[in-house]
Parts: sequence; structure tokens; C-alpha cells
Amino acid sequence: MNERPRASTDRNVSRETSGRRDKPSRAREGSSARHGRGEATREAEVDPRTLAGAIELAAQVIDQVVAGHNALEHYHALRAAHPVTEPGAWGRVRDLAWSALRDYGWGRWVLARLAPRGVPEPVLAPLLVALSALRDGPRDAHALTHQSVSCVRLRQERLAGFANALLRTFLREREALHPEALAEAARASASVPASMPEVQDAAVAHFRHPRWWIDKVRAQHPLDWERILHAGNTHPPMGLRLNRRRIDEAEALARFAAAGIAVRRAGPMALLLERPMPVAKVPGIAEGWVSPQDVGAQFAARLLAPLDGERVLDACAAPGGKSAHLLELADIELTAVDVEETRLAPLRRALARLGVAAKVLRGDARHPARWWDGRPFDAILADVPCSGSGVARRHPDIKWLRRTEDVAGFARQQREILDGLWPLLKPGGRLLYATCSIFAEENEEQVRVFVKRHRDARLVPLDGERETLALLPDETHDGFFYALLRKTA
Ligand SMILES: C[S@@+](CC[C@H](N)C(=O)[O-])C[C@H]1O[C@@H](n2cnc3c(N)ncnc32)[C@H](O)[C@@H]1O
Repeated sequence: MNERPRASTDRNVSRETSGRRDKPSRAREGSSARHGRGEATREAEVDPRTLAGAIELAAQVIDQVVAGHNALEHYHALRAAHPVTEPGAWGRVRDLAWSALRDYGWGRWVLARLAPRGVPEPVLAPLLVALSALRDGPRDAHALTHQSVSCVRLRQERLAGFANALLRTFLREREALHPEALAEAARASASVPASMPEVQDAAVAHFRHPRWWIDKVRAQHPLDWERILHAGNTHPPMGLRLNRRRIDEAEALARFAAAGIAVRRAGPMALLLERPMPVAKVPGIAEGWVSPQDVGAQFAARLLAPLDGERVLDACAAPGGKSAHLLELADIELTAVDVEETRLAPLRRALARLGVAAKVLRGDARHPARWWDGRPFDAILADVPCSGSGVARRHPDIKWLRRTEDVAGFARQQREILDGLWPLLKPGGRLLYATCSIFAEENEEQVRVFVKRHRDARLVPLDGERETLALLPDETHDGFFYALLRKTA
């Protein structure tokens, strides 16, 4: 599929919402700037409380991703710049935008079929938002179509007829164009040479991931590849971590039941909401007895298993989810480091909310001489920057912004971080290497090469058997990889 977003400047991903960056000034350049003032919709005049307004604002997020920028940054910039602040209205904008990003590969495929001569740039994003919203035949299909066309009309009057005709054709042919209708061609495409892009594009449309990503997952996870790709298109689960310093499981379950919120146990002090909800509405957040954290991410602190009195380093710590968890588990002396100054403020806030403390430093894990006080650590958490391929359903723009060559770039950065941190560990100490990636270059291969290069490094079996733990994304957790390394004395 050649209609891919332009190259991204986004080199780094976090599992948390604030994890990816773009230049805010750039993120603020809405479609209005790009389509010319005369025909443009000025952001402040677009009302997110109306369906047409929500579609337009979602389309502005898509415009940015198509231009190679980060979706979340632009969404936040739109919210910050807008007079309407109601969370409900913005929730719909986000749902429309995120859904269109999940469906991006399919949406482009549909547009290529219904408009073989191409789609004018100003209407591309509203059409992608509309197609995704109409994909499963919603009850309000008529209103969605009508309001999407209104949104196109405001962008460029003369293209309203084109958009209207295209969406009505889509509604008539919806079932034949549905991603599920492409399943057979998509599966067959493995044996299809690159010289037959028609069939290869069916895989992109069906699995709704870029071709290189599909090929990599298929090659590296031959038994699970379809399940992984499918999970990558689902809505992410919402995990919660209970703070053992403030509550026990039975009490927490009782409080959720009393509030009428369905949860289930998903691990030690880990709960899963049956239905995701805004973080601010989760009981106990302000009081610090519960924190939002993916159930897979909660393995990190438990695998490092801090003990009272230990000196622990969280070397890529922001925004602080795992630092907080480590501090909840034991009375440790924690140093929390991150290279990004702007990400340290949320980290400090996260620790303050839970009533725990750490020494927080800005520092580059690749060059510890610049910030390390020379006292070795008993345990280190290296929750390194990565491709984010295990959390792509939370940040669906990742799928379309990443390039296959980015994976090698992340692997290089991870190797440098590991090499930088290893000398900081006491003999006998342990380092937990963690990624939210499902790609072997950042996971098993990274660790295998590290152990080969460092004769004093041994892999510690994680469950008495497996040397590493690869959690694949499913209905309970995102995709994570863990390896525990021991420094021999
Ligand atoms: C996956 S996120 C960490 C998430 C965090 N552990 C948590 O649980 O909230 C990776 C972090 O590594 C930081 N980072 C990237 N390169 C780094 C480096 N060379 N040294 C230190 N931190 C780095 C990023 O700023 C980002 O905050």
C-alpha cells in the first residue's frame, strides 16, 4: 500500500498515554492551516458536541497522522486550544479518530476501490473517519453520512457531492468491502509475490496493519500471528493496580462492587475493568489505593521483586507507573531516571499521589557517568524505549507512522542503554529488561546478543522454566517482553 503517512519524527514510544512526542507547535497546525483560511473550518468554531464537529475534529487528528505526526499530541493540542472542554464530547472525537486510525489500512483500500482516480487531500481524513464509523453498519448510518458530508462541505464546498456519492456507494457495497470479506485473499497473500500488490493490499485491508508489520509478525510468531494482528485491532483492556500499602484485594473488590463497577481479578493486586471508563471516574484514584496500569505492565515490578532496604534504579522511568509499583512493593531506596525533562513532572505527580518517594533525576541511561553517584545498585529496571508494537492498539497511529527500519534503530538504542547500565549493577545484582514490543529484534535477539557480549551476565529463568517472558497482546493485557539478567559475582 503506497498511500502511507509521511515519515514520522516520532522516535520513541511509551506504554503510557503521554509517551510519544511531537513538536506541539506543529501539532497545532490543524487542517484549517493547510486547507486555506477561505474554505477552512476554524478550530474554535467547530463544536465537538455536535456530530459534524466531532467528525471534523477527528479528521484534523487524521490529517496530522497522514502528514507524519503523532495523533495523541494533536488531540491534546486541539482540546487545549478549544473553548469546549466537556470530556464526553472529546471522548467521541477521540473514539472516531482512534477508530479511523485502527482502520486506516482498510480505509485507504476502500477509497482506492471506490475512487480509483484518487481522493482530493482535504476530504481524505473526513472520509476515513466516516468509513470507519460506518464499517459495521451502525444504526445512525444516515446521520453519520449526512454529517460527514457537511464536514466535507465546510472544508471544500465543491467536494461535498463527491463525498456524498462515495459514502452512499460504500453503504450499498458495505458487506463486500468489509475487512472480514477479505479474509481469504489476505491469508493467501503470504504466498503472493510483491509483484502482485493487489492481493498483498488485501492483507493490509483485512489485518489493518502495514504489510511489513504483517510479514514480521507472521515470520516471528508463526503460530500466533493472526491472533496477534487481530488483538492489535481491538479496544485495549483497562487494567488497574491496587496499592498494597493502602488497601487489600477483598476491600478493593467490595468498594468496586458498592460503586456498581464490574471488575475481575487479573493477577496479584491486579484488576481488570469489565468496561473501560475514564480514569478520573475510577474510585480510589485520588486516594491513591488504585492506579491505572496494564495488567502486562504489572509483571515488571513483580519480576524484579524488590526487597526492603535495596538500592534500586528505574533507568527509563517516566511517567512513573513502574517506579510507583516498585515503591508500593517494598521499602526501597529508588532512583528514577529519565532522559526527558518534560516527562519527569508527571512522574513526580504519580509518586506524590501514592505518597511514595524517590530520587528523581534527568539523565541518559547510555551515559550514566553524567548523573550516577558511583554507588552500585542491587536491582535495575530497564524499561527501554521501543517500537511499541505490543501496545499499538492504544496508539494506532504507531502502525502507520513506523517504518520497518525503525525497529533496528530502537534495537541499537536499547543495546546502548543496556551497555550503559550494566556497570551500575552490584555483583550478584539483577537487571530486568522490559519492552512493550512483540518484535524479536528488540526482545529475544537483544538479550541473546547481550548475554554473549557480557560474560558476567546470566539469564534467570522467570517461572522456573522459560528464560524470557513474552506476553502477547490479548483481551487481558498488552504485549510485553521481560528478561531477568543476573550479574555473576
Ligand atoms: C517505555 S517508557 C517507560 C515507561 C515507564 N517505565 C513507566 O512504567 O511509566 C520509556 C522511557 O524511556 C525514556 N528514555 C528514552 N531514552 C532514554 C535514555 N537514553 N535514557 C533514559 N531514559 C530514556 C523515555 O523518555 C520514556 O519515558
